[in-house]
Amino acid sequence: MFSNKDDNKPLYLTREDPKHPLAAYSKHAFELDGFEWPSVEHYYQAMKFDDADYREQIRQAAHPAEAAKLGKSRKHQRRKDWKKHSVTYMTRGCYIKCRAHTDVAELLLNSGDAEIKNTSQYDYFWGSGRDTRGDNNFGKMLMGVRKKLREETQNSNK
Ligand SMILES: Nc1nc(O)c(N)c(N[C@@H]2O[C@H](COP(=O)(O)O)[C@@H](O)[C@H]2O)n1
Repeated sequence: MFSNKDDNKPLYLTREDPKHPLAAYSKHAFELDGFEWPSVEHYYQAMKFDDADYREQIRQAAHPAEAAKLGKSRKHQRRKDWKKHSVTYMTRGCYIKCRAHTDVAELLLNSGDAEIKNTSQYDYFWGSGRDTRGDNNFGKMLMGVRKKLREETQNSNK
């Protein structure tokens, strides 16, 4: 359904699509930094905060969208250096999810060298924005994870 094997057309997705295995909202649990995270979105949003209780509240959110809502809270102090590290945390979450779920890693690897585009219309940072001129950092991050997974696969076959 999601595969575009042998087809170098761009792979389109949104970070917020819970049905797409490569989206941050997909419910593929993984363990990282000593906790089990229900989705990449849960991990990413929790890492914005130093307050361990609030991080735990986000981790236990019933849905990735709820985790995202909690992550936008102005009542809780966000880490001051967050913007400097946000892409790193998103990358870590997606990479570890792929390591924990071989079917998700396979889907990513099977996209070959196709460009990956996050088509979120209102997000010019993670997505391509309404006019496709956005930074597409979510798509770029997935392409980086794909490169790393491919190198690891090649090294393990040597
Ligand atoms: N400029 C910029 N730098 C970052 O490091 C960011 N994470 C963002 N995010 C933008 O703000 C919206 C909500 O933030 P997160 O989803 O929590 O990143 C998001 O939609 C981006 O547009 N911006």
